[in-house]
Amino acid sequence: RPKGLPPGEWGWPVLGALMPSGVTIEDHLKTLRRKYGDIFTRRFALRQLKELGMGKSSLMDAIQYEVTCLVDDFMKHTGRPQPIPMSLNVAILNVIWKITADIRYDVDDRKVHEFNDLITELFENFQRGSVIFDMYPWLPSISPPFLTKYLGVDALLESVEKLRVYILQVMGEHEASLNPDKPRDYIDIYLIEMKAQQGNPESTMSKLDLCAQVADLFTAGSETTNQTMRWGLLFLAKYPDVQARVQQQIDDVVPRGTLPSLEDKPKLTQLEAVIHEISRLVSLVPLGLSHAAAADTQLAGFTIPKGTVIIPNQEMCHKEPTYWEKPEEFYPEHFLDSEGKLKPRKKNYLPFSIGRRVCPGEALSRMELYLFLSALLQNFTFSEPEGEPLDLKRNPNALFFNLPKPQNIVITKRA
Ligand code: HEM
Repeated sequence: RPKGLPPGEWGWPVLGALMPSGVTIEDHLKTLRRKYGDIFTRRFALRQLKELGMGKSSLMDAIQYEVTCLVDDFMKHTGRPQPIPMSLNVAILNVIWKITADIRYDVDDRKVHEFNDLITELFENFQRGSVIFDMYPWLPSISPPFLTKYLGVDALLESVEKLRVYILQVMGEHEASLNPDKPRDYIDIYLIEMKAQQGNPESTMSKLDLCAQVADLFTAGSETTNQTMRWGLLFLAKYPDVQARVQQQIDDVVPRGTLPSLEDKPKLTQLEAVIHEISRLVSLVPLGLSHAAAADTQLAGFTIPKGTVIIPNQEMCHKEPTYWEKPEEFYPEHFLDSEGKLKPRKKNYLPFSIGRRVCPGEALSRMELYLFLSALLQNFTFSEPEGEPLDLKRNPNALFFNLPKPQNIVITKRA
């Protein structure tokens, strides 16, 4: 928090970097469009994704199917220290495949493992340092080649290209089997609308844009949810008392043999508080995406000139002692009142950011975190391997995201 700014109540400390004179945000966006295709056409996408059930109960059946497969796979991994199974990645990818392309892969399908490797590689290359160029858009023009290489820019562009080829192929298959009266998924809906918009000079719809949107959903929506789940399992293993409280409530509310559903969610306050507290404490996306001031702006007595890059510091809002009783500790009570009911969320709790560009996947991600974690905790107990204490410090090799260190955990089937 720069000196003189009020605490995280309004939540947007500025780490701004001015564009060098002569380079406008419009120029920068044009360069990005030339490189990556059009930017996310957010309003159309949000409306259609909602129709397809993103974050709504109509998607629950598909997610519940993934939950069942996940529980079955975790059964095969019980009783010995080992990394959190890869089936978790597959389940989360399958949810996005369902929405975008009505595809589902089995956990042992080689194709989904290759795709998972591609997404992890892309995420890794992005967060290794390329993101710095997003924060300081003028940096590439003065960056020596060794720095660009070190920050993984070439590797990132290579991964983006591989993802683009993959998605274009799926889009091609969709086009060949498209029935305009029966759209199956987001790709179909977009292709139908794109055709309807043909000849409209205002339209920004194109195959390249669709490809970029689908890629955005995978890159923004899979590793984020996956890594939050991983943090969750590690924290619950490290804090067995908290885990036991969550399990007790699940057992009180949901009959054994029945998976927890969205209807049970309001009663499972212990789990909800744990999910909130994990996203607060780990602040997976500590600094949000880069934005820019569209006009000269006054904020808390500071002048922010048009064109300043603005980077919200969500983690600082999550660790602000004025707002959190135990800012550095795992304390689900931050979100619970004395009767165990959920407290209203504080305004500086911002894991998905805030405002017009708030994460569009928040509802979906919260639904997945709840459905996956509740079913896993109903069926298993997670614990620290003997002699191998869990290390809950962030992985120092991850520069941009707060990711857990890879480590073993013990999964035990509940009686
Ligand atoms: C725990 C999981 C997740 C976290 C912590 C998270 C967090 C965030 C944050 C902080 C932003 C930046 C918002 C801003 O620019 O101010 C963002 C943007 C975005 N997220 Fe998420 N996200 C998660 C899951 C998802 C999911 C499941 C999807 C979709 C399937 C998704 C899609 C996106 C997209 C497309 C953007 C860019 C939006 C835009 O620029 O208008 N995210 N997310």
